[in-house]
Amino acid sequence: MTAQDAEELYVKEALALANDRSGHASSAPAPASGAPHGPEGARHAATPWPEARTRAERAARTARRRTPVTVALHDALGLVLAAPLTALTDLPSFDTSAMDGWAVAGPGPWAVRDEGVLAGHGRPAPLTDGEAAPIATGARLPPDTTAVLRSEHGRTDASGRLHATREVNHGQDIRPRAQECRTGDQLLPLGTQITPAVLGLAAAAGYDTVGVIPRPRAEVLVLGDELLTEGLPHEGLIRDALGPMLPSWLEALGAEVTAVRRLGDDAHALEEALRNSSAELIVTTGGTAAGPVDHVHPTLARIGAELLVDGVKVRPGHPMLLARTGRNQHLVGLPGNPLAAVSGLFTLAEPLLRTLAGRAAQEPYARPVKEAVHGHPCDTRLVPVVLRGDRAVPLHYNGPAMLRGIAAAVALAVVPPGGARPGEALELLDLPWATTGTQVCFT
Ligand SMILES: Nc1nc2c(c(=O)[nH]1)N[C@H]1C(S)=C(S)[C@@H](COP(=O)(O)OP(=O)(O)OC[C@H]3O[C@@H](n4cnc5c(N)ncnc54)[C@H](O)[C@@H]3O)O[C@H]1N2
Ligand code: MOO
Repeated sequence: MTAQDAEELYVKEALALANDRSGHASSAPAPASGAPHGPEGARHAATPWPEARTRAERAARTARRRTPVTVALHDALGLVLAAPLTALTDLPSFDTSAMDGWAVAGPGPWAVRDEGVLAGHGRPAPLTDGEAAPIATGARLPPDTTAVLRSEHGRTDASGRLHATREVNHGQDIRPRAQECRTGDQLLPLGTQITPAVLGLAAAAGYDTVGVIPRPRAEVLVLGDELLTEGLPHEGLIRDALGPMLPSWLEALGAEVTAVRRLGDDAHALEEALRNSSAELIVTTGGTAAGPVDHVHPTLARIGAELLVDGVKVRPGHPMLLARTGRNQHLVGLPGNPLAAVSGLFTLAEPLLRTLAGRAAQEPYARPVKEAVHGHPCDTRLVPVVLRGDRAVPLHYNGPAMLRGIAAAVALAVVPPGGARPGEALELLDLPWATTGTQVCFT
């Protein structure tokens, strides 16, 4: 069979499937894991929006156990601790001065030692009663220090003796050893996401590396013959808006994006890419509907993938799908319309990646909406919003093919079927921005 013959066969199969689907529309509901269906044919099987998210989360739980790895601290940002962070040292690990001034022993006035104590320098000699030593913040206290006198609270007289200008309390401005933790104390539980502050704490507590849950590997397959990667749209060709957008969003959601591949509308290339991918999550864009070159459903059927979600009762993005391949990989099929793809990303890819990456779900929160929001009669709507004070303001340009609204948004408002009245509280899904570390060279 020539490549052209094969292509024609695929197109015929796709059309036959599309016709099949319109036949199915009037028949009894089919399970989501049945034969692949297109968007309209699958309306009866479309999954309610909250259930679709639950299924994506559950699918990740049933995936193969992901083995923790050890990474250097500077590679750990955004990952999740695979074991509790326990202190490898007391913090502070020695008695230290909290202020610049003098370490003093007993009540004043004090005879001031010539030699001061600096942070990071050797062990100072003990103080005797009535003696003081100049000291810097963070320096080791000389043994037998009873308090630290701040530089602004002491004066020396003509004979060089140090006097306090206000009362000195025993132990003041001393950070005693183990004030924050003792060796072996649990500082953070397993499952904590590593923020910049966690990196700082881990370093302070003696860590060079940490055990983490690795990022799930994701591959993006961009489908569509009409897509340009540069220049102005012309002659029916348009710019690919998803290739530039999805990798950073997937990384912000916890993935490591291993490749972005543009496959055109080539069913063979798609099938090969699916069969050869070693990613844990494959994200396709476009080709989810029932057109003659919408190859996602027929290709999934061809490779024997199981459809876990086939269409979701959400606007935009209702043709989105979630499948599992025979090799226990997951595939999220995002619709080609760009805002519909974002809807699919936050409906299916977010719960799946979050669970694979071991991250906790965002604590649900709601805000009153500033004005009425039009709803779909039966489906959930996801609408880009900004926050003004405690109100969510819906943005215009929120059609399925538009990115102008979402580009200005901070969250997606979850609008229930039927819409929302002004002042009604709507759940918000925050839009995360990339959290991967930038490569900084320290000397
Ligand atoms: N008969 C039906 N047709 C369609 C239905 C339906 O239910 N029955 N659903 C519509 C809806 S809703 C959507 S959304 C789209 C989803 O279509 P596909 O996932 O098959 O996507 P394509 O047809 O490939 O593309 C749709 C649209 O998006 C543009 N596109 C695709 N990829 C990109 C990209 N990377 N960057 C920018 N724009 C992209 C593409 O040119 C099309 O204009 O199906 C409807 N049809
Ligand atoms: O997925 Mo579509 O966006 O509802 O036009």
